[in-house]
Amino acid sequence: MKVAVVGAGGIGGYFGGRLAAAGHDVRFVARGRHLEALRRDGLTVDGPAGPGGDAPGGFSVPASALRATDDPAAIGPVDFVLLGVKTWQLPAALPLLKPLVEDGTGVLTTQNGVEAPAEVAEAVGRDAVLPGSAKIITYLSGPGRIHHVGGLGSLTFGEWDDRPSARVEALRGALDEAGVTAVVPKDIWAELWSKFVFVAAAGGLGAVTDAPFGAVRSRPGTRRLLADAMTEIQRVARAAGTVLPDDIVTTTLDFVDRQPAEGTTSLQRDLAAGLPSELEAWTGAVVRLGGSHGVPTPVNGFLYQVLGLREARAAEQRAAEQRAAERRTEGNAA
Ligand SMILES: NC(=O)C1=CN([C@@H]2O[C@H](COP(=O)(O)OP(=O)(O)OC[C@H]3O[C@@H](n4cnc5c(N)ncnc54)[C@H](OP(=O)(O)O)[C@@H]3O)[C@@H](O)[C@H]2O)C=CC1
Ligand SMILES: CC(C)(CO)C(=O)C(=O)O
Repeated sequence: MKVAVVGAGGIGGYFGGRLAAAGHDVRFVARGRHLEALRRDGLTVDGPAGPGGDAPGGFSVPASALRATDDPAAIGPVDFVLLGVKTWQLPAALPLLKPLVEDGTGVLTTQNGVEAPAEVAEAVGRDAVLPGSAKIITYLSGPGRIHHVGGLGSLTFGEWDDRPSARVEALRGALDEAGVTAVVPKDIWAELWSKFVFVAAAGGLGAVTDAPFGAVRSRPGTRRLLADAMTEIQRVARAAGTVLPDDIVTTTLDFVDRQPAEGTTSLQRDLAAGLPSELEAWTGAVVRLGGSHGVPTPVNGFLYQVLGLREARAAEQRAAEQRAAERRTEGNAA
């Protein structure tokens, strides 16, 4: 099985690394210092990442066995692409897929939210896309290094229309052998929306309050807002054609209750750090899709406006810092 990982960060690096460590032909498309480190030192994953899921330890792929490049044309067509870039990085990354995709290639999306599969389908055609969802917590801890915080380490995916297929079974088998729990559900869209109920609601509330799961869930007022934000997403899902279980809000709140008290989402962490975030694909998508289907989303609408302002100000700040750095460079050169 030949696999290309486009976006070898927390998700792409972890799951691609698992497949590579299991002996599959995995090519990593990366850039900058991360690419240099992958070529020089290989990939190191630390954390509770043993094949048993929660066993202490990690794994590594030595440089001699790791094939990394910034040029997908040098890789050519593959059986699967594991697409691990952030949602806001998709437009720039999609052209990289062209040389990797031929008839039969499966492009597995892992992005949070419900819109990435359609965005990818615009570039490679719907037949190529395997909508997917990752259940794990990982992040890049440095060039060539990934930290696995915890979580099952599972990938859920399927064909766009949920039909059984040989390629889905082949990928499931390869992931299982590599120590990754691979789940092929009856309804992949219900899976994507179910996770969205959790991440978008908890991400938006956590980011706006700057509080971890434990604080948000235990204060009656914010717990109610969390439930209301989830209910709005359930209604948007129904209007968009995906009927989630009636008790989805209760089961998702139970799930929030089982998360570590200090846990946060990547949306919250990125916004707090003044970095580009997936706000548009999370809370923004709830509001946008709600608007197009006539479903009111007042809680998510409030979160989106407040967080949108914060993100816009952070972008201005980054641009000002960039201009200042360029002026310094010009000054030094003169
Ligand atoms: N991490 C997690 O625990 C989970 C993440 N997800 C979802 O998975 C997706 C990926 O998240 P995550 O892995 O955390 O993100 P990361 O930022 O860790 O990884 C993205 C990687 O893609 C690289 N990249 C982006 N554009 C390009 C490009 N044009 N060429 C080459 N490399 C590129 C980035 O490089 P650079 O740094 O240079 O930009 C980075 O290494 C998100 O949508 C997220 O919501 C879902 C579940 C859990
Ligand atoms: C909350 C978490 C880790 C769940 O997998 C997530 O998807 C994110 O923070 O982006």
